[in-house]
Amino acid sequence: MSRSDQIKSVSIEGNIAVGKSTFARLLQRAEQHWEVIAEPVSKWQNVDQTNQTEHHPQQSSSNLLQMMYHDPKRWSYTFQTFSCMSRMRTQLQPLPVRASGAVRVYERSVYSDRYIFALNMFELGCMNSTEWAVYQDWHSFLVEQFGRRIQLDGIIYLRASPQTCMERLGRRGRVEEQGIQLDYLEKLHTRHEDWLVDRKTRVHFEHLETVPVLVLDADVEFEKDPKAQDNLLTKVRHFFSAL
Ligand SMILES: Nc1ncnc2c1ncn2[C@@H]1O[C@H](COP(=O)(O)OP(=O)(O)OP(=O)(O)O)[C@@H](O)[C@H]1O
Ligand SMILES: Nc1nc(=O)c2ncn([C@H]3C[C@H](O)[C@@H](CO)O3)c2[nH]1
Repeated sequence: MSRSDQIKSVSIEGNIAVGKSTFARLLQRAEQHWEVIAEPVSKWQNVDQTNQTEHHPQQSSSNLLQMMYHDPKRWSYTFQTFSCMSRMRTQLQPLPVRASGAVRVYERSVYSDRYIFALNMFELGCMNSTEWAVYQDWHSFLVEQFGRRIQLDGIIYLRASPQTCMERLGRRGRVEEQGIQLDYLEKLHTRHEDWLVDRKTRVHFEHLETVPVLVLDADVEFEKDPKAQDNLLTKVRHFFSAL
């Protein structure tokens, strides 16, 4: 298969509640050959636990997202291990045979796991330097092992002010996120800007240094505005056709 026939992999990146899922739904409706893959949040909210004792197998689940927000020092490393592993699974899922021009669009990626969230948790002191070193070591090892299968051909960055995200987060009302302060969203915003706009975050994978990034203004209220939606879709089509 020539490179131009290959299915392209693109991730949608952006701050919490900026509108990634909403935008992903728009893409899914727009073209049949764009396959959108949601962030596996429900897996983080329901971590299966089967405690297999000899005579009494017990089934229960825990909400790791809640635990991480409630006690980030205790749970950040565990959370990043689990979130990254679930993203790897998602990015490695076998592909159905598709027409040429097909694009797989992931909500976030193993790269934002590391260069946005895990790095931020380390800088906030919620992961210590040993946990951060261990995370980075297995992250690099696995990403290198999977090679082309886990690489991205492009990134769409939904960019909005932290104030807009705070307002949308409040409106959405996800229970686990009730304690999130503007300050946290500002830090995550800076991480996105460093990585995807100023390109000053040090990345450890060659393809990521030059991966094309489409920056879209996500302050725009496009949800109920067909003209704004068309405008965004035109930019996306252009971007995909050049990958
Ligand atoms: N462009 C927009 N204009 C106005 N409201 C929006 C827009 N995009 C999303 N919203 C609203 O903001 C809230 C958060 O959107 P959404 O769940 O899509 O965010 P997200 O980026 O996927 O969140 P997360 O980071 O948690 O995965 C929802 O209530 C949604 O209806
Ligand atoms: N700590 C941390 N690390 C991650 O890799 C990560 N990815 C997403 N999230 C949080 C943001 C939303 O609340 C919610 C859904 O996106 O989960 C994360 N939190």
